[in-house]
Amino acid sequence: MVAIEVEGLEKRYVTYLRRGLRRERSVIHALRGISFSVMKGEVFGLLGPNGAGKTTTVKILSTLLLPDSGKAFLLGYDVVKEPEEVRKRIGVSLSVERGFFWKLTGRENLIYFGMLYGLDGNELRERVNYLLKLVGLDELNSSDKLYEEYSTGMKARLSIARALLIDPDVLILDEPTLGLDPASSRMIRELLIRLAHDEGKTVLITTHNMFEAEIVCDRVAIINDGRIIAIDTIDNLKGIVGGDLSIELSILPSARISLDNLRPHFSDLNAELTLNGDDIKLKVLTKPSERDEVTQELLLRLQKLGCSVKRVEVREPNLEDVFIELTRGRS
Ligand SMILES: Nc1ncnc2c1ncn2[C@@H]1O[C@H](COP(=O)(O)OP(=O)(O)OP(=O)(O)O)[C@@H](O)[C@H]1O
Repeated sequence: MVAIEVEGLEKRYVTYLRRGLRRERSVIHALRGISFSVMKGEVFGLLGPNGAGKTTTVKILSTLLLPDSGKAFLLGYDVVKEPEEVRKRIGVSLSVERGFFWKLTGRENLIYFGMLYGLDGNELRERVNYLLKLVGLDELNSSDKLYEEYSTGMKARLSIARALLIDPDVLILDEPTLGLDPASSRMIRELLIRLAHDEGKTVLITTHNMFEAEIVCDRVAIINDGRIIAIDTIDNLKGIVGGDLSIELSILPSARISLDNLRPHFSDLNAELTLNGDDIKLKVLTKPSERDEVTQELLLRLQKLGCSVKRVEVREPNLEDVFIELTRGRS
């Protein structure tokens, strides 16, 4: 079942730039007609560089911003024509700190927002207790600490708890782990996967973080300059860069060895030779089935040339390789 459907969304911002004493009108095309759909129970990532249009997209889906053209539906409800129906079914965290009361505790903040959503009494207390536990803020020194004393990680967890107050079917999170340490990031990533795969919620996140997208997202859309340039599973996207492995060797510097000396000996393997600090880095792309054979061949040739190898690394293509490949020459 489709949970989020986006068809040809366009958004332009009009800004005024100062040119001396004059103000010059400038139009920024934040979205140039993007389309995608997200299935129920899926973790879907919008991935792209700064200014690509990710936040604009999630603001439109959260009914906080109107598109110039195009359509978007959440669980069948039109975000422009039926915003109330959409808001009843979504939990949103766009900026971790936005809207919380600094002089209230984390628990009090959740109770306050719960009351705004129409919850009260036992139902509200139980929901807040459940959510504080879910996001790991249930210890007394977390839940009953003033919000202003919360660390960034605690604020991020509370923000997700607030987004979950009405037990929404769809969660929309802008950069949910931005600025968090590895332990907090991992906790939030595991929570998002659990919410989608165990509870059937649909989770839409934005991120710059390729590593995060690889771990969390079932599928991603890569956005660049207001356009979607690829949508697929991570594995299929990796196929775009050929599915080749990269074998990288660090060669110790020596007076006799230079990039120019080495190049002719590896040109038949399309090797890339670059300086990496003082070391020389030799990189060759190869099919997974030829990995051992090619590694041995490289080591043998380097040994014959009198080179000392410091390190050998074999790396699978990751989303970063895909992103660089797809955006090459586009921006
Ligand atoms: N309120 C605004 N007024 C004018 N321009 C805006 C406004 N909001 C966003 N933009 C511009 O629209 C484009 C898309 O911005 P958006 O915030 O959607 O990108 P993003 O992918 O979320 O970027 P980031 O990763 O930096 O958050 C950018 O060029 C941005 O400068």
